[in-house]
Amino acid sequence: MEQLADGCELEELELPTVDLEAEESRLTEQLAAACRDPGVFRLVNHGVPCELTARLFGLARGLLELDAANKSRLPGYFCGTPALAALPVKEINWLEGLHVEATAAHGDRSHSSPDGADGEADGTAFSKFREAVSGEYVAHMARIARKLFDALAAGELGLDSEQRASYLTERGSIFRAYRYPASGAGRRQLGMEAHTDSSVLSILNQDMVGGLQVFYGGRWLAVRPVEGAVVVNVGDMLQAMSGDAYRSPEHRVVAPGWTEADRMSLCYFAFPEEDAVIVGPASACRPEELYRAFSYGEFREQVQADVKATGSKVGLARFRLAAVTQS
Ligand SMILES: O=C(O)CCC(=O)C(=O)O
Ligand SMILES: [Fe+2]
Repeated sequence: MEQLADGCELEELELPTVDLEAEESRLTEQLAAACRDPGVFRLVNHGVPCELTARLFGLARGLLELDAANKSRLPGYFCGTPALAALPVKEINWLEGLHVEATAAHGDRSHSSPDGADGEADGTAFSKFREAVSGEYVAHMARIARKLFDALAAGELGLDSEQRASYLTERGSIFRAYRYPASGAGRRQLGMEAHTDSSVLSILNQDMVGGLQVFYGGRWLAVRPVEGAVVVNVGDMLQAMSGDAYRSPEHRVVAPGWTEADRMSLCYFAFPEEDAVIVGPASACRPEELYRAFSYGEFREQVQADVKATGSKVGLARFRLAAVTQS
């Protein structure tokens, strides 16, 4: 098995810091530079109250620490890679979590209580969790994603108003709370296998345990958690929209083997409208077209088909124009 350096041994990736409250031209400049290289950055002054983050971590932890029979009945509970749970993935991921879709976040009764089967106390805890996610946290994430995306769109991406609206939609966003159980002293275990995100932007709030790694400069480097900052990464859709000027970085999570503590993270993924046709920038970032026009819906179906057939996501390479691939 591949040698997995743990959180302490691994060299750190120096992440750029972007200040969400910076003056507009400064924000655009910082952001575009970070999206180009390394495609992942720390965001500060993001306006998410620490109290909300701490409460949500606490609620998610409480639910994920229930015994297996009870937590497995919670709506949105998964064990292993969430999007791929039913598919024959190559790697077994050492994680579990709760998945919430923004479309289901408002007024979906099947998600409003865990069916009574878990008992009143857990039902209440689950309702509080749902309320904190849908009522507060997702709204902050959507606000942040919109501000970041609009800064890029108005800058070098040069998107028109229709594209700005359809290339990022709150409706299609996904929230997940993850728990990566400590894998036992000295054991090296992947919590989440190497991948790129299919999103436009992903916003991660990790606790202080560590374990997130990014493939950069031909090797895996650690992303050190910093209190109060969230980590934002470019997803495949933004890479395509930028004609590869921005980088959707390959990343993975190593389950904690260096500490007794489990790792928790709260992740938000922003997507385009299902049927919005993604085209690269007219001229600003790169002159030629790199990808054939495709919709996010088409991309997702292709990812699922590839995983089913081979156990792995192929991703953007599937949509690359042949002439460009050969050059
Ligand atoms: O848990 C994390 O910090 C990262 C999770 C992740 O990369 C993903 O869900 O795509
Ligand atoms: Fe990811």
